[in-house]
Formats: sequence, C-alpha cells, structure tokens
Amino acid sequence: MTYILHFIKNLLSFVGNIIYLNLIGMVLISFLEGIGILLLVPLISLTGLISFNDMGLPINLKWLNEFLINLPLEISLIVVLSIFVTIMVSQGFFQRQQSILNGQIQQSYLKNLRERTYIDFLQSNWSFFLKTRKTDIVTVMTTEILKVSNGISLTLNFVASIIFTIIQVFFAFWLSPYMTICILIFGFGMIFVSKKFIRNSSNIGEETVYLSKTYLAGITDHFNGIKDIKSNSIEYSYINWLEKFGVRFENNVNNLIKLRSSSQLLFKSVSAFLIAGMIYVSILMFKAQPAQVLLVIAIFMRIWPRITSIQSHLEQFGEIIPSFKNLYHLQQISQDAKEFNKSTYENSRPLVIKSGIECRDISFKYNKDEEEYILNGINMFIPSHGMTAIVGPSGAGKSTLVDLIMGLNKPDEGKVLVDNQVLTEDKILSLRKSIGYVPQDPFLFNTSIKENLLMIEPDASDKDIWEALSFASADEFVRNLPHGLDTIIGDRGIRLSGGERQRIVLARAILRKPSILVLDEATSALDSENERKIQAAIEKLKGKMTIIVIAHRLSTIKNANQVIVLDQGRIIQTGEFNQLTLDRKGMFSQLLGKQLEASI
Ligand SMILES: Nc1ncnc2c1ncn2[C@@H]1O[C@H](COP(=O)(O)OP(=O)(O)OP(=O)(O)O)[C@@H](O)[C@H]1O
Repeated sequence: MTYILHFIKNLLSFVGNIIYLNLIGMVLISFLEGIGILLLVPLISLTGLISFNDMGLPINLKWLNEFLINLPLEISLIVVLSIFVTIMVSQGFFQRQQSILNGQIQQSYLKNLRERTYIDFLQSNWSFFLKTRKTDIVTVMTTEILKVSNGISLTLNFVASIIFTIIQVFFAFWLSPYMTICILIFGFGMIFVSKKFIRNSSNIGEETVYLSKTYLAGITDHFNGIKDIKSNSIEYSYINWLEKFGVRFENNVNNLIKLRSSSQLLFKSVSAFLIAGMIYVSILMFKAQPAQVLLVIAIFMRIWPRITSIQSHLEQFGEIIPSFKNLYHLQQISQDAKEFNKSTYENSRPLVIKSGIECRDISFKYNKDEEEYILNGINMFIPSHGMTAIVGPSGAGKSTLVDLIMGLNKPDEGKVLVDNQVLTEDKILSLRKSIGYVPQDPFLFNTSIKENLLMIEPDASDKDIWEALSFASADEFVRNLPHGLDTIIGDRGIRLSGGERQRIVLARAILRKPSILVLDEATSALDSENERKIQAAIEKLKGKMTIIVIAHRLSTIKNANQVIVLDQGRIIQTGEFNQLTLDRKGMFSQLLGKQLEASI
C-alpha cells in the first residue's frame, strides 16, 4: 500500500485542486443515485398495491403521499416519472463530465510519470546502467508505467466506489437501519474472509512482472543475436524456449481468471443465500408486508454490488501492486544515481583542454565487495592536442580506463585531473560535452544518415555534414546511396556494412568539433583501404584536438605521440611507438610480434 500512496501523493501534487473537483463530482453523482432509492418508495406506492403506511418506514413521507394521492393518477405518475427522468439525466450528465475529467487526469498523469521516469533514467550516472538490465528499464517504460497509470485510475475509481457506498449506505440506513447493518456486517465479513483472494492476486501479479521482464529480456537478446542464431542453425532451441515460456504465461493468466471467477462465484452465492435468508426471515419471522419485502430487495440490490465492487478493487490492487513496487524501486535507484539536472545540463559549456588530462594514483573496481581492483595505481598524463594510444591484451582494462577519463566511472582511489583541476561532479558534464566518442560497437538509429548525424549537432549545415563525412572517408559511399543523406539505414544501421557504420559514427563524432576524440577500436571493422583513409584523416586532426585511441591493431597507432600499455589493470609501459618496439622483452613488442605472425 505504501507504494500506491507514494504515487497518489505524486498525483495530488501534480494535478492539484482538480482532484477535489473530481471528488465533489463523485459525491454529487452518488447523491443523485441515492435519491433514486428514495424515489422507489413513492413509485411503489403509485402502483396502488401498497401504501406508505404499510411499509413501516422510519421516515415521514406522508406529505408526499398525500400530495400525490390528491392528484389524479396520470398527473402524479407524470410528476414522479419526471423527477425520476430529471435525476437520471442529471446523473448521466455529471457522470459524463466526471468520466472526461477522470480520463484527462489519468492521461496527463501518465504523460508526466512517463517523462519524469525517462528523465530520471537519462540523468542517472553510468553505474546505474551497469547495474540495471536495459530490458528492465524498457519493461518499466512500457508495460509497468501503463499498469501504474491504470492503477491510479483504479484508485480514483476505488475512492469513488467508497464514496458511492457511503452515500448509498446512508440512504439505505435512513430507510431501514437494521437491514443495512445486517448487509454491511455480512459484506465486510466476506471481504475479510476473502483476504486470501487478494493475497493470491498479489502473488500472480508478482509472477506477471517477472514473466514480462524475462520475456522482454529473452526476446531482445534473441533478435540482437539473430545472425548467430541463423548462422549456427539453432533456431529450434529458441523456439522451444518460447514454447515453454508461453505455457508459463498462459498459466499465469488462467490462474488470474480462475481466481477472479472464484471470488465472483463466492460473492454471488453468498448474495443469493443472503437475500433468500432475509426474505425468509422478514416474511416468516417478522410477518413483513409485501412492500417491506420489496424494500428489502431494493436496498440489498443497491448495497451488495457496492461491497462486491470494493472486494474486486482490492483484488485488482493486489495484482498491480508489484508493478507499483517495481517502478518505485527503479525510480529510487535512478534518483539516487542522478548526476545532473536540466539547469546544470544547460549551463555546462564544453571544456577547451589546454594542458592535458591526468590520472593520479587511480584504482577502480566494478564490484565494490571484491578485493581485487580492475585498475590499480594508474598514473598517466594525456597531453592536449596529441594522440595517445592505449593498448594491451583483452580484459586489461583499456575501456574501463577510458570510461574513467570520460567521467562515466568514478575512481575508488585517486583522481582524474583536467588541466590540473580535479574532475569534480560539476565539471563532468562540461568534459563530456567536449568529447566526440566512437564506440567499439557503433550505434546508429533507424532513421536517415542525416538525422543520425544531426542528433549530435542539431545546428550543423549540410556543408558541415559533408565535410565531416569526407573527413571520415564516408562521403563517397553516402553519395552513391539511392537517397544520399536521406537514406534510412535500418535498425542499428543494419543496412550498412560494419565499416560503413563505423565511418558514419566517426563522422558524427567529428561533426561536433570536439576538443577530445575518443576512438574505441574505431578501425576494427575497416578493410585496409578504409583503415588507411581513416588513418590519414586522424593524422589531419592531430594537433587540432586531443585524440585517445584504444587500439588492438597496433599498425594503426604508429603515429601516436604516446603509447600506454596496460596489463591486468596496471600500466606496464609508456613511450613512443618506436621507442617501445626497441624494448624487445616488453609486452608491446610481444603484442606486435603476435600480430605480425597472425597477419602472415
Ligand atoms: N560492467 C562490468 N562489470 C563487472 N566487470 C566488468 C565490467 N566491465 C568490464 N569488466 C571487467 O573489467 C575487466 C576490464 O575490462 P575492459 O573492458 O576494461 O577491458 P579491455 O582491455 O577494454 O578489454 P577488450 O580489449 O577485450 O575490450 C575485465 O576483466 C572485465 O571482465
């Protein structure tokens, strides 16, 4: 319940006073419906079968009776029916207004919740994304947020249902206090007894959340790896996975339907026994008149559905509370991991690096419970406007080191300094705004080449774009595409070759005119002709910006001003390319030797 209350509080602070208008609307509607019960009395009387006096009502409606009796039947019937029609039409009108208002509240809350959650995620630091599965975030942003928003609407309906019930009970109590008390005792007794249904709903809801997350994670993995699946002809192990998973999904929904229908059956059966018992007791034991029996039925038919509705709401709450919990927890984690807000984002300007970036005694580990550091006692200086290459065997910590330099990870010990100033939280964003980054696995969106480039620099002109493309040796192939810059490149750029993708991402990084260019294995997917072109391009950039390259192909970094060799999280060699090749026993020479052997 704490989770629902948290989101209700959000809702109250978001929609403000409209929510009270909404509640007033609900009270008005219930009031008009309550009057409906009262109206039954003169209506029954007008049948001519029974008089008010026989009904044994605790209220004095004789004046109404006398007024109606003194009128000719047609007139009194018209009066009563007109009142009835007016009440029903007004109720319908208010109901319409209230439904519209409810819908508006729900939709604007959903919009706000979606935006807030998305902003929270995007403003979180990198460690949040390292700890959280991407597909869990996607599940929250799609299905869970919708469920929470429906849950909010369910809560508003629940409040309405409670208000309806209270007002109906009030009218019923006025007409017949004993019978109302009797129905209420039975009703709330039933709700208490059927707590098990609510608990089971909650268990099913937990399972639904788990299944949704696992399904999305599985399906995403499978289609990301579809080339491996098809090339290795392992389609059927995945089809089997889906079939098994489908059974669990099916059971989950069937269990929910069974639970809901069992609870409805229970309430319906109790309702039948109760009404039969009441009629029996009133006729045989209290010798009730037909009018009183009719009243018993009328009151019962009004109140019992309200009690059933409360029970059904409670069961639905049980089912969606796990979604509230899931969203709440992920929001909390992302808020704790917040690294900036809108104003810090807007106020941070790209840095211009004058002297260079220094790592001083840096140690870092991903899992803080482990003893071993991934990076250990790193001391290095990356001079501005030079080209620094970081090399080393796989798993040595190259990407981790570059992530620390970009302020994505924070060192557990030691500091990163930019132009001799410690890289504090407030400077991280400025630093990142001055970086052009080309990742190992270049990411492109399923849109045109132009839009992919403008994502980084929305104000760039076509001339700037062609310049950047030409610099990245991508201009020729883009010109040859059927729609040139407007060619749509498919999911993650699937319609382009690996090398073409990498060149587009390089062009995108350069378009920003960054003061630091970070290339993480940027040339790995290029053939030697394109690699040569990019080498020449990087050569052109040397001296204009600070270039950091993580390289496996050592031939690509011949012109680096400094090469840093990492092994098992430690720097083991630093120097110029040629200088390092002279150290025959050093790791750099060994790596170079292995690559030469492999290329023969
Ligand atoms: N998110 C992570 N959580 C836990 N450990 C990680 C994470 N990322 C990397 N590591 C570990 O840190 C070590 C260094 O990884 P890193 O990716 O920095 O190496 P690398 O030198 O860039 O390797 P490669 O050349 O293969 O890309 C590895 O042992 C890796 O298993």
